Amino acid sequence: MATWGYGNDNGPATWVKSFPVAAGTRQSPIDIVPTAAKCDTKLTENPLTVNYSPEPAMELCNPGLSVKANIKSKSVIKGGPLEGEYKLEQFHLHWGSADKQGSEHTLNGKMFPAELHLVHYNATKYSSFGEAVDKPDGLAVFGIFLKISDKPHQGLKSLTDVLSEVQYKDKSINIKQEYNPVCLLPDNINKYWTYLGSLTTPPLCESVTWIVFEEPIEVSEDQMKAFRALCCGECGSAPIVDNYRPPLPLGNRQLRASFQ
Ligand SMILES: NS(=O)(=O)c1ccc2oc(=S)[nH]c2c1
Ligand SMILES: [Zn+2]
Repeated sequence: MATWGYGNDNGPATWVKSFPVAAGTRQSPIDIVPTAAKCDTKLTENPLTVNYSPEPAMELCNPGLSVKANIKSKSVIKGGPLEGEYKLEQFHLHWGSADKQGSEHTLNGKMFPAELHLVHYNATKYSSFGEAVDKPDGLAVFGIFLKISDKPHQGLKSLTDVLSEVQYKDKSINIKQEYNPVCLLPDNINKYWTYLGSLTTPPLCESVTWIVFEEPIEVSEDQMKAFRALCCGECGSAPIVDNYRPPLPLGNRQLRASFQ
């Protein structure tokens, strides 16, 4: 059974064969057109709140198509478009082979070099990520654009400095220093777009309330090079690059904005 990926033979255009929901009506990512978004004051009446805690020994792993940090501590979000409390499960990234591409969501058709996803599950209604992953109100994912600057991102530096230790598939390490994922969020989390969508990788479940922040976080070119040095398999395998799904039609979904 051919496993899905981002190549010509197993990439996004082929996923519908094994995952028919790929042709569904609430798929992600989408192109975000700010002028088409409806400013919804309900989003600000009940502001999005983030209550993240420090991770004592955060596990960083290379599952083969991205790099992922698994969260054990109680880090939760609520408010904004969300009903109930959502618990942080993991975060990971998508990036390009060059700065001109890499993000999954686009902004007026523009791709960013990378996009960070912080994945939460509805802990009010479900007892685990696994139970929540295929429920329409199961997940909430923060989408954060990365843009290039001459300074490295300090919060990401604790991770990019050790990526060489998870260069190959199925490698994992523990980040020694205590790590609070709140350092990954942009300064202003009150300006975001939100819509009902899906996982952007198989099984593509239509279970995600997406919250995409307007403010990108800034990373250095060297940090991007560190992501691009990760390998899909063992020593000598291809680098993990262009692990992004291109945007899908918004269809008759409403894109809401938390700001004017
Ligand atoms: N890229 S993403 O939409 O944030 C996302 C988040 C969680 C996931 O769990 C599985 S399985 N695939 C996933 C994709
Ligand atoms: Zn993702």
